[in-house]
Amino acid sequence: MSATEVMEAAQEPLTLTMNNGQTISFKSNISIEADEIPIIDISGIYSENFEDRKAVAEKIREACHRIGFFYAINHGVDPSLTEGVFEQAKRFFNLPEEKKMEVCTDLQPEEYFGYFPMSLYNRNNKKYSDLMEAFNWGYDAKYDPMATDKDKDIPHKNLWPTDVPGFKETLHAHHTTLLGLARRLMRTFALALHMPEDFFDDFVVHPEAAQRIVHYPIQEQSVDDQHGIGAHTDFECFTFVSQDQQGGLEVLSKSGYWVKAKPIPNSLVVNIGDCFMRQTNDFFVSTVHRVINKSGAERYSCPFFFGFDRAKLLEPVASCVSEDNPFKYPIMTSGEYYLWRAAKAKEKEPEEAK
Ligand SMILES: O=C(O)CCC(=O)C(=O)O
Ligand SMILES: [Fe+2]
Repeated sequence: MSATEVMEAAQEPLTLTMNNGQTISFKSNISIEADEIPIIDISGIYSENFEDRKAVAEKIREACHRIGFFYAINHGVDPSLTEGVFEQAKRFFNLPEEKKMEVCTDLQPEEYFGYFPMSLYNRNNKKYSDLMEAFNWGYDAKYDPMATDKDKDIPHKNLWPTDVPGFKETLHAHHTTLLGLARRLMRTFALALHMPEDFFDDFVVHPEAAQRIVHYPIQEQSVDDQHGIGAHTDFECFTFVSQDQQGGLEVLSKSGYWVKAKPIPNSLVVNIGDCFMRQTNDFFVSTVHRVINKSGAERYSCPFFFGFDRAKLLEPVASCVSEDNPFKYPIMTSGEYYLWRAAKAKEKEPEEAK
């Protein structure tokens, strides 16, 4: 079906409930190809010239206000680091189930790290559970070139499998590079919000920087009955997604259609998460997305989630509030917010909904 045919066939709004309790509506469950997600060359963020940095920031401002998603190209991440992570992902997910269960996320129930077995969740109460498995790890000061205290206690514990040589090192090498890019991009986001460039620097000295590898088998069920990962929004400030060439990530546009975020080699898909949406009083939009792997091949992806230090308050950014536009959200720390979201995400649905 072409995009026009999908739009013409659309009838009354369809709805679904996400695991943060929010109900969303959309016009058709068939996704379309559309040029709604802008491609932004971000090489200017490395320029010594302020005007170059500001020019990238203005493009990001428009994208994050309109759709909350963009492709970053020329971001400076060495493609061999990303390829290394994808190789390790294939290796890890091929391990026997009992080996993967040694680092099961249930070992640390209040956090969102470790191994998430296949079909563990059903984010939107579909007939079949979400067809994905994942392994999550988080910030560790030992691997942070900017950390002054390499032994700083982190609130979570990373759960690493034993006897998988090179796994942790390869994943951390990629994480460290994305951490550098994320801190730099935080400065671009500050400019995008018309704030001083260093405005967020103190918020990301010990950031929340979680990363995951995800495996989506080929989905046989219809898109009405199953997702790879159900419709959701991300918790933190922003996310970088490295994806392979299979496709499957879909973004819910303001017009109510699922738009395919088609793979662009060596790009990063960047999207706004709920913390940034809250702090910017909805100026940046945290857009609902999902994955459905109907490509006919296994799909792998690697999202990196970047947010503020857990101790920092999610207070409004001054440029996003005024007397006519007061702050809409209760003020809490980033940590309180992440843990609340992790608890909601880990709530298992009642058995009969599966
Ligand atoms: O696999 C993807 O492309 C995106 C996954 C995702 O949205 C997530 O893990 O939050
Ligand atoms: Fe996501």
